[in-house]
Amino acid sequence: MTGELTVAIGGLGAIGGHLARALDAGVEGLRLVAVAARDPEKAQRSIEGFRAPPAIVSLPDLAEHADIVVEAAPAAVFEQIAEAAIARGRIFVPSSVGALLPRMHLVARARETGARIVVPTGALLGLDAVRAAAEGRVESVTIQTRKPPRGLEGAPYLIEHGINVLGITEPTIVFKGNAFDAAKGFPANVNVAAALALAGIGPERTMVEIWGDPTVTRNTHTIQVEAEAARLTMTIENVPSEENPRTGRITPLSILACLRGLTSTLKVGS
Ligand SMILES: NC(=O)C1=CN([C@@H]2O[C@H](COP(=O)(O)OP(=O)(O)OC[C@H]3O[C@@H](n4cnc5c(N)ncnc54)[C@H](OP(=O)(O)O)[C@@H]3O)[C@@H](O)[C@H]2O)C=CC1
Ligand SMILES: O=C([O-])CC(=O)C(=O)O
Repeated sequence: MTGELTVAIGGLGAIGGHLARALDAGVEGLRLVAVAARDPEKAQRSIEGFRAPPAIVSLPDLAEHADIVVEAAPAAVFEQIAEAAIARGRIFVPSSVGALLPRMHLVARARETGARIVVPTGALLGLDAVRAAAEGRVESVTIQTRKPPRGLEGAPYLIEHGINVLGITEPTIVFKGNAFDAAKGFPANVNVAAALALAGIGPERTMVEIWGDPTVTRNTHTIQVEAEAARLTMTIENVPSEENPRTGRITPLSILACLRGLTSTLKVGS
């Protein structure tokens, strides 16, 4: 153990709610001290029965309370959480990773304030191997995402292009392009592509395919990396969470594992 770190969470939905409950149940070296959500009364109900109820605060105030600020809210409010956490020199752990891509100035700002931005693997897999490969020469990185159509509903790219995903009756490719454009067009759907881009060769060179696929029940991501040191092919099939079908159940678990890695004496994986 390297000492206790306090944690604040912005958002108490599929990710934040699960994470808050897990931290309150007890995780060595981590203590939940503050949460924020849109509706404070709903937030109060979410933390009812907690052993040590955290303070309910506003999004920017999370950073005043804790060493680690976890963002688990819609991409639209990402900046409110991120800017305050980084200005205050905290460890900032984003879930809405797609929202970080057009805001890379936050990394430069963190360098000035002493903050850290720790991107969890989230709903993806294998970012340790991608990072290792990217220490050498990488030819290409691609990710193919297949989701049940309702998991893509409402994405700005689909609305702009008049694509009705709910009408899809067979596997259909709805987007092909780089990770930067994917994150812009699907801000609530392809955080995994953004994390992959940051782990490897950047958002311009990381190529993304998004499929609406009525034959799958899980959010399925397949990564292919062609590098000098290795060829990687990896697939993860995520069970959608009950609270939000866009979000795989593994996501809060990955963030919890990431937070443990910030305090644990034994840490496995790069
Ligand atoms: N990195 C990854 O691998 C993954 C990332 N994600 C991303 O993580 C983020 C969170 O996902 P998820 O937990 O499923 O989302 P949910 O929709 O389940 O929960 C969102 C939470 O944010 C709160 N919220 C909404 N608007 C505001 C606001 N204006 N101010 C304060 N709080 C607000 C909601 O509060 P209330 O309940 O009061 O409305 C709710 O508690 C999303 O951006 C999602 O795309 C998702 C899956 C994987
Ligand atoms: O697979 C998931 O659960 C979520 C997802 O695609 C993402 O946010 O990128």
